Amino acid sequence: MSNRDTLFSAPIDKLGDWTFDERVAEVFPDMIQRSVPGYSNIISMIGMLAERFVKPQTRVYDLGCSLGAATLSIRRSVREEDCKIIAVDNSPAMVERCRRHIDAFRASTPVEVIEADIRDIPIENASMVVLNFTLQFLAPDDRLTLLKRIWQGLNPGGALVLSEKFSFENAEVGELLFNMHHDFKRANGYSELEISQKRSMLENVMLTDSVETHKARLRQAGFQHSELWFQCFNFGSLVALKAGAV
Ligand SMILES: C[S@@+](CC[C@H](N)C(=O)[O-])C[C@H]1O[C@@H](n2cnc3c(N)ncnc32)[C@H](O)[C@@H]1O
Ligand SMILES: O=C(O)C(=O)C[C@]1(C(=O)O)C=C[C@@H](O)C=C1
Repeated sequence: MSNRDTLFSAPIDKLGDWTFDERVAEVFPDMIQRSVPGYSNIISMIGMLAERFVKPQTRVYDLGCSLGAATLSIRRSVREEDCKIIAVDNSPAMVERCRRHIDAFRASTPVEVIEADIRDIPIENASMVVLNFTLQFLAPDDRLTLLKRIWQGLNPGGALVLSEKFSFENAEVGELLFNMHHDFKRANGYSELEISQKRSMLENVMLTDSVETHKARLRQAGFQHSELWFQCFNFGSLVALKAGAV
């Protein structure tokens, strides 16, 4: 059982910007499960996508891997020979725990956990790349450059899975889904204070895009086809395909 997230239950004097530090890493499984509607479905279905997309002698990248939930789901599903999963995160607290999680189970597909900025690592010979709630934490100006590098590093027929919290172009729909997300958090035991303190901390560091913006950016990066394969309220996941060899 993971520790319960009570980080923001008491009033905090000076709310700084959000970071993925030791305290967040300690409660992260509980936090993300109670904060992101559909999270566990997305994690298990990333495994199903891996079954379809991962090819022998290729690499899979899990960018912004946190504690390695997506990596573990992929590793459970991959049956192909000579594959390698590369899991990357720039939070030392996450990486340290991720390595422990990965090493706790034996499996035939090797995993390399790298502490680095995902903007700096080479991406090559990839059959699948996962950005599971990570792109939203990059400065908006850096997002297209990363997606272009992912497209270049993917083999033809490969896939990018991009999960994000969304904003909406229509204000009324946006407000409804935002409120539904708050209802979800309240139903999961978060108080108004916890919800509002976390929201202020995330305000400057997590800038969300609409599905339309994501699709347009993916097209600009080279992905001819992308589609939402999952959505719950203002959270969801897109799959973007690199056209196969003719
Ligand atoms: C919401 S969490 C991702 C959750 C995780 N993918 C999962 O499926 O459980 C975002 C992660 O991205 C990492 N991150 C944010 N910006 C990054 C960057 N520029 N380079 C590497 N990791 C980054 C954070 O440290 C954090 O662990
Ligand atoms: O928007 C929120 O309230 C969130 O908690 C979202 C979110 C995310 O999407 O990554 C933010 C930080 C934590 O990593 C867990 C969830």
